[in-house]
Formats: sequence, structure tokens, C-alpha cells
Amino acid sequence: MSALYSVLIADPIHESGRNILDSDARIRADVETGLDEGALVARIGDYDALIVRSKTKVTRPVIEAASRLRAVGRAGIGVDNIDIPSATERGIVVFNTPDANATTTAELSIAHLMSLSRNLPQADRAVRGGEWKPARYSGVELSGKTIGVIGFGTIGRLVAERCAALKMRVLAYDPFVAPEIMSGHGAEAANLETLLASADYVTLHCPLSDKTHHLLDARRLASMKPGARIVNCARGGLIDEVALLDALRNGHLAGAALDVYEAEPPTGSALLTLDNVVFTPHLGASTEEAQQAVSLRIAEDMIKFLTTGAAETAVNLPRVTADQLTQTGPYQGLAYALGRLVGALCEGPISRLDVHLFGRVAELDSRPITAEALVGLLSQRMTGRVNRVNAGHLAREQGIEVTESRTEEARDFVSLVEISAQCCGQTTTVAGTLLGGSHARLVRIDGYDVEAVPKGNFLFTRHQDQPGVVGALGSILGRENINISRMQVGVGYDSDTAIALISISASLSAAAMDEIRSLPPIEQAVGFAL
Ligand SMILES: NC(=O)c1ccc[n+]([C@@H]2O[C@H](COP(=O)([O-])OP(=O)(O)OC[C@H]3O[C@@H](n4cnc5c(N)ncnc54)[C@H](O)[C@@H]3O)[C@@H](O)[C@H]2O)c1
Ligand SMILES: O=C(O)CC[C@@H](O)C(=O)O
Repeated sequence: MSALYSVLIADPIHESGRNILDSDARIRADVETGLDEGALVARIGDYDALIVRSKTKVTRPVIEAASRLRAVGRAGIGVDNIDIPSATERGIVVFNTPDANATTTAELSIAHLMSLSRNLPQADRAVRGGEWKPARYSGVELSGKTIGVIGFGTIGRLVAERCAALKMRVLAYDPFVAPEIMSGHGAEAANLETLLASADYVTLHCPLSDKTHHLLDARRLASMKPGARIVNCARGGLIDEVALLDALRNGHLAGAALDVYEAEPPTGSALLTLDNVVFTPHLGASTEEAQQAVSLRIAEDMIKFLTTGAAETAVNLPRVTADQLTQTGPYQGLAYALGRLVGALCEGPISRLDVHLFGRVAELDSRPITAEALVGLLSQRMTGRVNRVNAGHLAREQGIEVTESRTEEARDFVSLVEISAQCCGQTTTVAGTLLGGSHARLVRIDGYDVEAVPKGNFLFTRHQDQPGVVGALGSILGRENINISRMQVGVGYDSDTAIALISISASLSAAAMDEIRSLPPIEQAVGFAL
């Protein structure tokens, strides 16, 4: 069997993950490391998926050249080497391996804390050079000191627990984490100013983004406690290295331990000339255990994504488990069809889409269902790739506000998915259900009861309820050599407007549609495929 999916592994990963990919007959995995942007642009068009660590930069030009790419898997945590907005716009899911190297990185932070306090690298170099001057490498104790942890996610928490065990006082700053969680890991919540002013050590564990770039700038470094030390095993760009150099040179800070740099490698950096700085070459994730864990995880998750669409650690999608996807799967198909239907019935710009779940379906995770409704709506109106990764972005671009709501009480059906769209001051509402838990049925259009399998070609009309309309439609369809497999006619309870929903064997030509629209009783006629 020839492989269904091609995966490019662009940075070295542990062989365990490669073996998993290689042993899956559905996958063809090519390893090509060290590609620069131009080379990656030239190669990426052949692949469904890309796996990287931190070296390969997945830039906008790479994403734009990636005509069939569906996923970028980051074998690690930080995704700052991937242009996430570009990937999202193109409907490419990005996922990482959030916990797989966290312990290893936390341990390197503790190792740096210790080597910084006890001058281990300097003392090692001295002994190797034949020098024996213990007093020169005298250090400081950690016990009783205060450490400030900036970023209290997976790694920050592991570091905090370890520092608490070393009898340090731990302060934590993270604008998105509650103080109770911090205290649960042995840390006291602090604001950034207090943390910087009172900590003997500051350790960084937040992601690099536009918001955290130069989080420690000259002003914040100057506000640190005199004689404090910094450990950075997160990302180089979090600290302004020029300001750090100044603070270390002028003695305001006693030292720094750095695993990451603004430019890697930090060739020519003046920091390298300072004796009170400890350096490692982005080693945070480099243990056998972490590399194996990261590699296995990315390979397994990539196979799962390519074959089922589940991406539990996606950074540009709501996190949905494979179980949640399975439970909501049939409703997603229904919501997609309803989205396409409403997209066809509304013949102008849509300003709002409301997805309402009634009955049992309201107990499920609504996000994949809403996402598919939006994908259906947009795919009815756009030609490019639309999927649940970029549907939200595309909807925002088109000015469509999306809401979702749920009512656990059943409304006529055990489960009902209802979608309403606001278009040109009017609301169009369609609803559907699942028969036997898996067979999608369209059951309502704007208050008219119908029963149709939402699949194939349709002609929909809204017309004056008077004799002869159905016959006139039938004769145009007959002349076009189009079969009718099913016809639903609905009459309004309190109006003289009726609808017809006709399942047809092929799509109607533009001329035939114009002819139908010109029939005097016809108020609206739309041909579409679901
Ligand atoms: N040196 C290495 O090899 C290595 C290895 C693994 C991870 N990392 C880096 O470590 C970072 C943290 O990893 P993690 O697994 O703990 O990530 P995480 O997502 O679990 O935690 C990051 C935390 O930072 C917080 N945060 C976001 N913005 C903040 C801000 N402005 N100020 C303070 N906190 C903020 C978030 O709320 C979150 O709690 C990663 O983003 C990655 O860049 C480096
Ligand atoms: O790939 C690596 O070795 C580094 C990974 C690390 O920076 C991460 O963010 O997970």
C-alpha cells in the first residue's frame, strides 16, 4: 500500500519517534534537517505534515509555500519558531508536546541555580588549569534565600516545588494563574514589581511572544534587588541582553545563568566575556528521557491527527480530546450540513451565526459542533481551504459574530441542532437532528417542517402558496433532464408563503435558475449542494 500521508522531519528527533512513523504503512516520513528558509520553501509543498524542534523556523513564506500542509508538530514546548497567525490563516494546525520535556528543563534550571551560586563552571575550569584557590570560588547558600518564578505554568511549578524543597522562599508572578494554585506548589503570589525588588534569584518560565519580548528590560533589571542573580532556561528574547550586560558589568546584578539567547548561538556576544555568567547551549530539553518522550509523543500525536483529525495539544484550536471528537462526530457532520444550508439560503453578507443545541446534544462539548457549522457556512461561500483551524479567523475577517448556546431540555427531538444566521436584517433558521444517533436529518427551515437527508444537490424555493408552482418547477427540471428524488413542500401556518425543498440528481444551470426565479409566484430560489 502506498503511503497516504507524507511527513517531513526537519530537525533531529530521537529515533523512537521516527521508528513509530516508519512502522506505520499510512505514513511516509522523510528526515531532512538543516534546511534554511529557501530550501524549506522549495520542499514543503510535497508534505502533509512537518515536525520541527526549535532550530527550524516555520516562517510565513514557508507556510505560504505549504500548499498541502495540514499540521506542524513541535517536538518540544516553545512554539515561538512557528508563525502561528500565518498557520491559522491557512488552516494549518500547530501542536506541541507540552509536558514531555518539562521535568528535564526544570532540572536544568535547578542545576543553573546551583552552578551560579557555587561558581561550579569557573571552579571546574580553574582546577583543570592547575589552579587551587578555593577562596576565589566561594559561593552563596540557596537555603533561606528568595527566588522569584516568572511564569507559573508546567515548568515554573516544577521549579517552585524544587526550590521550596531547597528551603527557599518562593514568589511567583503569572498574570493568568490564581494565587491558590501558586500556594499549592509552595509559592506565594506576587506582582512583578514586588518579585523583582525582593528576589535574590529570578528564574524565567514564560513563553516568548510579542507581549513578553524584553519582559526584563533595562528598567526592570534596574528594579531588581542589588546583588540578585538571574536564571533563564525559557527564551533568550525575554531579557534585553544589552541591558543585562550593563547590569552585570556595573555590579548591580551578581550573576546570570543562561541556556537561551536572543540569537542562537550567541556568537560574538559580549556576555561571553563575563566571568559571572554561566552558559549552556539551549540544553533545557536535552536528556535521553526528555528527547525520547518528546519524540514518541510528537510521532503518536501526528499519526493521530493525520488519521483522525484529533489534536489534543493544538495551540491554534480549542483543545478537544479524541473521545470528545468521537462523541460529537455525527453532530459535527450535521452542523456542517446545516452551516452549508444556511450559507446557501442567505444571499448576502452574514453578520451573525447563532448555534443552539437542544436536548442530549447540549450535554456534549459544543465547540467542535459550532466550529463545523462555521466551516460549512464558509465552505459554501469561499473557494480556498476552510477548516476548523482557520474558520474563526475567516469569520472574523468577514465580520461574522459567532455565538453558541444550549438548552438541555429537548425540543421536539431528543437532540436538535439549530443554526440561525442574520443576513441583511433578516434571520434564517435551519435545524436538524440525528435519527438512530447517527443519520443526519434536516427537520426545519424557517419554521417549516421538512424531512430531508442533507446530502447531494437541492433546489429550494420560497413562493406564493398557489396552484401550479410545483408543476412549473417540475417541467423546468424535466426539460433540464434532472431527476427529482424527493420533494418536500411546506405551507406557512399564518402566511400564504410556502417553501419547496427538492432533492435533485444534478446541479441546475444558471439559465435554469434564472428561469425559475422569473416565475411570478417565486420569491426566492436557490440551488445548492450539501
Ligand atoms: N530551554 C529549553 O530547552 C526549554 C525547554 C522547554 C521549554 N522552554 C521554554 O519554557 C517556556 C515555559 O514552558 P512551560 O512548559 O512551563 O509552558 P506553560 O505554557 O506551561 O507555562 C507558561 C506560563 O507562562 C505564563 N505567562 C504567559 N505570559 C506571561 C507573562 N507576561 N508574565 C508571566 N507569566 C506569563 C502563562 O500563564 C503560563 O502559565 C516555554 O514557552 C519554552 O519557551 C525552554
Ligand atoms: O528542541 C529542543 O531541544 C529545545 C526545546 C525547548 O526549547 C522547548 O521549548 O521545548
